[in-house]
Order: sequence, then C-alpha cells, then structure tokens
Amino acid sequence: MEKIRIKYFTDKIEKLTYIDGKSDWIDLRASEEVEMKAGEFKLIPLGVAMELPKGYEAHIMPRSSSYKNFGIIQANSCGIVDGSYCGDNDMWRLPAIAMRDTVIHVNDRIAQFRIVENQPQIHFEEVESLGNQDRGGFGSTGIQ
Ligand SMILES: O=c1ccn([C@H]2C[C@H](O)[C@@H](COP(=O)(O)OP(=O)(O)OP(=O)(O)O)O2)c(=O)[nH]1
Repeated sequence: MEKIRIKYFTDKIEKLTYIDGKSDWIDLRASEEVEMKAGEFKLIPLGVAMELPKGYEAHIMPRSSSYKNFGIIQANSCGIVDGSYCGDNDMWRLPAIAMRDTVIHVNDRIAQFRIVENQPQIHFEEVESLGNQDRGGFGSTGIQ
C-alpha cells in the first residue's frame, strides 16, 4: 500500500477514492463549471494537488466514456504529472478540446489517473551501427 498526500481546493467535489476490484484507476473530477464552445480549448481544473510517493509519477488519461458524456478530447492524449509537481498551488488540470458545445459541471468525473514508477536513469551511448536486423514498421506486416 502506498500513501498519497492530497490537498483539495474545494469541498464541492467528492474525495478521491481507490476502488478495489473493478478498475484500480482513480477518477478525477472537474472542480469548477466549465462551458466550452465547439473547437475551444480550456484547462479544466481538477481541484486537487498531490504529493506522490517517492519515485512515482502519475498518468492522467480520459475515461472511456469521457468523449460520449462530455464531448471533449484530452489535448495531450496522456497527462504526465511529475513527482516534483507537489507544491500548494500545483493543482492538476485537464487540457481539453471541445468537439461540440458542452458544459462540464462541478464534480463530473472527466478523467482518471494511476501512478507509475519512474523509469531508470538512462545514459545514451552513440554508435555508428546498432548491429541488429531491421524489423520494419509502420504497417510492414500488412493489414490482415
Ligand atoms: O494533463 C496534465 C499534464 C501536466 N500537468 C501538470 C503536472 C506536470 O508535472 C506539469 C508539467 O507538465 P509537463 O512537464 O508535461 O508539461 P510541459 O508542457 O513540459 O511544461 P513544463 O515546462 O512546466 O514542464 O503540469 C497537469 O496538471 N495535467
């Protein structure tokens, strides 16, 4: 079990909960009402700041129902919250593009996150040739 220290910027959203069994991703809620016109971009406040366990980052992804329910797509596809994003004003936000006119209400569950261990430190060793066989990519194995 890991601990996340969490600060709420409002009491208008339900507290975050880890639900065992169904999906261990944790839902994130809009902390303000946000009205968006089709094609508009906004950073939707999620009303929380957190201190993640040492050595972890968080990944924010859409819920599978986010587009159907709210007509928004996540502009960065996957949000990455660094462990160092842990100050009192480091509120999590969702960069969103509206595909239709929409209103996000306070407490709507618009995204989800999980924590992920940081990758190991990496040193790049430059070489002239990698000495391996080419795999081929971008559809090289065909369609069917
Ligand atoms: O969907 C997201 C993505 C990021 N963040 C916060 C946490 C993260 O630690 C910080 C910076 O994110 P990132 O490093 O991905 O953004 P950047 O565009 O490279 O900005 P910066 O210059 O602040 O690093 O913004 C969010 O609240 N939501």
